Amino acid sequence: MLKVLLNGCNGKMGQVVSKVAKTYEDVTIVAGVDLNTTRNFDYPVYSNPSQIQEEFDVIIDFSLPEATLAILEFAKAKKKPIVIATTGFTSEQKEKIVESSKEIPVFWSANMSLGVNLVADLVQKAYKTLGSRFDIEIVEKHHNQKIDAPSGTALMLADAINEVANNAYEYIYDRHTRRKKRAQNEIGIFSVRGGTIVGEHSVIFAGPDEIIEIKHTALSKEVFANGSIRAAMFIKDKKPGIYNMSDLINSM
Ligand SMILES: NC(=O)C1=CN([C@@H]2O[C@H](COP(=O)(O)OP(=O)(O)OC[C@H]3O[C@@H](n4cnc5c(N)ncnc54)[C@H](OP(=O)(O)O)[C@@H]3O)[C@@H](O)[C@H]2O)C=CC1
Ligand SMILES: O=C(O)C1=N[C@H](C(=O)O)C[C@H](O)C1
Repeated sequence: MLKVLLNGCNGKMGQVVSKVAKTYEDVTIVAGVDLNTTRNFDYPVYSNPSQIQEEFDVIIDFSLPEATLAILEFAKAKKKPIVIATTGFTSEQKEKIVESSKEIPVFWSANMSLGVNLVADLVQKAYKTLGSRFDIEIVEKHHNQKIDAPSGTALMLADAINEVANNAYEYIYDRHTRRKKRAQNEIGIFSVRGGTIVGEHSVIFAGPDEIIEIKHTALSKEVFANGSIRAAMFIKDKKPGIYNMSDLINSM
């Protein structure tokens, strides 16, 4: 039985992970951490990791950057693996996560769906084929409760392109403050927020007289919850290091 500690258990994703975990015979959530501990949970919930008494194998984190950093310290102290799904980190926070992976296994992905990982491969292939003759723009759409912008996935896809482009691209967020033509070395990134949109990402390659659009649409939060549970199973017995969806998919 895989024993999970769920950080951010009262959030939108935390609640979906709690529900989805029940469909796995060999997974159980033994405790949660969140600011609000008053709701009725199937497991004990604490406002501070230091209060946790339960034994656990792995942490799943869908919270806020500051809360992730706090649970990361706890994970290191307990020498336990962690699955980080939270987005919106600063560069300094990202460095701390990378540094922590020298001590514990860290599964880190801004998007826990299998499909977005394929999109990352496809945009790299598109860049290699189309090269710099096509302008690249990314549009992401999410629900009206999302705090961070752009989405972690939009940045992940831009980074995937930059990885095969020798970091040639600069990211431009919205264009309303710029009254000039776009430069060739830009990736424009745009965020739409509204209603209950679960998550859409379009990478547009616009060239002379033709456009290629590579798009992923998440239809439910369950897709992310299932991915995070699979990630927890995958990382349980791994050595310290950084792991992502590619590692998980390659192991399947
Ligand atoms: N990688 C992926 O596939 C996905 C990633 N995400 C990311 O996951 C994160 C959470 O998303 P979502 O569930 O929609 O957001 P929510 O705001 O609904 O959930 C975050 C939860 O964390 C709680 N929280 C705040 N501070 C702490 C703390 N110190 N310790 C523990 N919990 C705390 C919040 O409490 P309170 O509301 O009281 O502040 C809230 O209950 C976001 O960064 C989002 O982008 C989301 C979906 C998929
Ligand atoms: O906040 C969300 O909901 C989501 N966040 C992730 C992100 O920022 O990329 C992943 C997914 O798109 C849903």
